[in-house]
Amino acid sequence: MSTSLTIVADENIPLAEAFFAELGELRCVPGRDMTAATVADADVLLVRSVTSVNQALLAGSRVKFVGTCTIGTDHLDLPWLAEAGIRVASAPGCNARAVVDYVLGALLHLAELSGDELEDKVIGIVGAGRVGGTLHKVLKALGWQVKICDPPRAAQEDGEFYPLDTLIDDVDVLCLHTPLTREGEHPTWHLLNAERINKLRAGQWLINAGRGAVVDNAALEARLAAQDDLWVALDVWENEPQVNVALAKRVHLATPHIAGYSLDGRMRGTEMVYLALCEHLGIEPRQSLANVIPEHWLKGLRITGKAEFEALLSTVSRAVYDPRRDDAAFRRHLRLPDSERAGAFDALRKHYPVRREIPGIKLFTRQSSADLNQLAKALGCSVETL
Ligand SMILES: NC(=O)c1ccc[n+]([C@@H]2O[C@H](COP(=O)([O-])OP(=O)(O)OC[C@H]3O[C@@H](n4cnc5c(N)ncnc54)[C@H](O)[C@@H]3O)[C@@H](O)[C@H]2O)c1
Ligand SMILES: O=C(O)[C@H](O)[C@H](O)COP(=O)(O)O
Repeated sequence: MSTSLTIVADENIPLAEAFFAELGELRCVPGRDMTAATVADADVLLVRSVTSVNQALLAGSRVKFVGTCTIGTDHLDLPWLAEAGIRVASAPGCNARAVVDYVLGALLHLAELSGDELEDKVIGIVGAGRVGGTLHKVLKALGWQVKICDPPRAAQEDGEFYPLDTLIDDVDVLCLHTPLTREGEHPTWHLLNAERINKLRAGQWLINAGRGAVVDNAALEARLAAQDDLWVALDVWENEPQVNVALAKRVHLATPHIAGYSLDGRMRGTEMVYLALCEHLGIEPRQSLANVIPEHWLKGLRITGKAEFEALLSTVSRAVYDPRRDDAAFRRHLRLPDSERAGAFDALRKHYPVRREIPGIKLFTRQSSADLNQLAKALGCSVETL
């Protein structure tokens, strides 16, 4: 198909060529460097989370469709885009499963470091949408205790929801999965402020894979400097790509905003925006992710003997993805001079190694067991008896 559309896209959108080149003239540019001049002649703008899309970027352009190949939309000025009549599409849930795989890896790592058993922990999920809700299902299916805080959902549905401060008092592990919002009834900017951070109990675990500014990073750094008594995993940071280095050095798992970076999740994001653009243009989609996504490099694992439940979980989860790899790369980047660090943060993300997701892996065994079946079901894997 040839049209006169000009499509400007972030160069880090995977499969941009495969999905969008047939829809018009595709120009891929670095997302952080997009300016009004870059997009002046564009009809369609495709971004990731690093581009602020607002009046300053688009007022002088003819852009009528903005697609973000991400779950988060905090980089988009949605009220202005609506007022300007610009159609917006995002990719809800595209990498939710990847974040769940990251959280499993983070939990396993913090359990090893602290010497605590995961099955003894009460895990609190703050923000139980596509990511937090999927995490809730997986953790419950693993047999663990989970409590949820989600005031917007609590206002609309029946169910067991807890206020954040109750959750902070009650749980052993806090997992943050809210969007970043500054307005509305339940804003999340600095939801974990100094007061709440200082209320965290010695030995409590904190995992943030939502957005960096949901936690007051300076306050968390101050708490850890004064009392080094929490177990912390941070995937997201205030003011990325600049990171609070003192905080990063104090936490136990530090990664460069890659919790959602499975190949599957990133490519799903592209496909979802492609489908939305086709609908906007009134054309039949001709490309599909199933045609272009590479085969999973790990078909299955052969389990040859009996093992403890957590050891089995750790084997399966880490065979597919182990966030300690990303932590090691992130810590190397922390040693760089200030002037190079922000670029290196972006480079870690741009050149992220291929990572796939846990569901679909086959667990081969001579003798299945209740533990293995439960684990497989919880993780979305299947058991095949040899
Ligand atoms: N680290 C990563 O790589 C990564 C990957 C994907 C998503 N994210 C972030 O995670 C966020 C959540 O993703 P999702 O797909 O679950 O979004 P979602 O919209 O499906 O769910 C968000 C949930 O948070 C709840 N919520 C809103 N304000 C809240 C508050 N003040 N307290 C508690 N709960 C609140 C909402 O009611 C909703 O249920 C995204 O907006 C994005 O910023 C990060
Ligand atoms: O919101 C999302 O989907 C995730 O945070 C996603 O991983 C962001 O990736 P980025 O756009 O920063 O490459």
